Amino acid sequence: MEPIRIKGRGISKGSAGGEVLLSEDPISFLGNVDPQTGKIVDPEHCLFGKNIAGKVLVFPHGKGSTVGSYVIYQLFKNGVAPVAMVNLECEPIVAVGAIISEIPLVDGLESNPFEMLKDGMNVSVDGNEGWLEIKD
Ligand SMILES: C/C(=C\C(=O)O)CCOP(=O)(O)O
Repeated sequence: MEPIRIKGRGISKGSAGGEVLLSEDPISFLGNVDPQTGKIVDPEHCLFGKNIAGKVLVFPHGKGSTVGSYVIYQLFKNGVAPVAMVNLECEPIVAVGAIISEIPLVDGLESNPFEMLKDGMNVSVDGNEGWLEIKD
């Protein structure tokens, strides 16, 4: 299959590829995620028990404490950060976390990623030019 490229807005530079993990729920990195392991630890969250480490994490937007930026950085320092992130609409807490952790992040894709993507799909994210590419 030819890769399908969807344009968006680059928020955090860099490029990376990997398996999609979709979260219909917003993410509060402080409280929802264990910074030591990358596991979602909030039983109320739709990804409870799953691990965001090494995934292309797709979620609507961040929420909660400004400390969330530093939790993203902790994830990065601990080697358990997502390889890339995609938001419907990014907000400053996740943007800062992604930028200081050098995690590529795009938002505002021309097609709704929740309609196009499924868990486990292989995609690439480019935060320099602002796009997501579906490989299969
Ligand atoms: C910097 C803060 C707490 C700390 O040092 O642990 C305050 C964070 O305030 P939020 O209203 O949660 O953003």
